[in-house]
Amino acid sequence: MKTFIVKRIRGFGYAFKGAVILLKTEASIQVQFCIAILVTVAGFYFNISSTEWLVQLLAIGLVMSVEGLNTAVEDIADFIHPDYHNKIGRIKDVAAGAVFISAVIAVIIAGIIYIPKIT
Ligand SMILES: Nc1ncnc2c1ncn2[C@@H]1O[C@H](COP(=O)(O)OP(=O)(O)OP(=O)(O)O)[C@@H](O)[C@H]1O
Repeated sequence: MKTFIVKRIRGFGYAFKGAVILLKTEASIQVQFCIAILVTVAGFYFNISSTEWLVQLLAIGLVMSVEGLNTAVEDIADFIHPDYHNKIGRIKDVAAGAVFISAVIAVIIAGIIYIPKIT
C-alpha cells in the first residue's frame, strides 16, 4: 500500500515536470497559456456565470492537453524516424488536426460566451 501511494506521488511529480517542460519549451503551448490568462481576465471582467466558467475551463484544458499530446507525438515521430517519410508527415498532420479541432471548438465556445456580452 505504501509503495502504491509513493508511486502515485512520484507519477504526479513526473507529470508536473512534463507540464513545466511543455510551458517552458513549446511556443504553441505558451501562446495558448497567454490566451487562457486573457480569457480568464475576460471571465472576471464580464462576470460570467458558473456554467460559463466550467465550459471555458474545459475548453482551456482540452486545447492545452491535446496540444501537449501533439507535442509528444511529434517528439516520438522525430525520435523513431528523424528523416523525411510520408507516414511521419501523415502522423504529424493528424496529431496537429486534433489540436485544430479542439481549437475551433474553443473559439466557438468563446464566441458563444462573449459575443452577446460585447454586442
Ligand atoms: N519527418 C517528416 N517527414 C514528413 N513530413 C514531415 C516530417 N516532419 C515534419 N513533416 C511535415 O511538416 C509538418 C510540421 O512538422 P513539425 O510540426 O514537426 O515541424 P515544425 O514546423 O518544425 O514544428 P515545431 O516548430 O513545432 O517543432 C508536419 O505536420 C508534416 O506535414
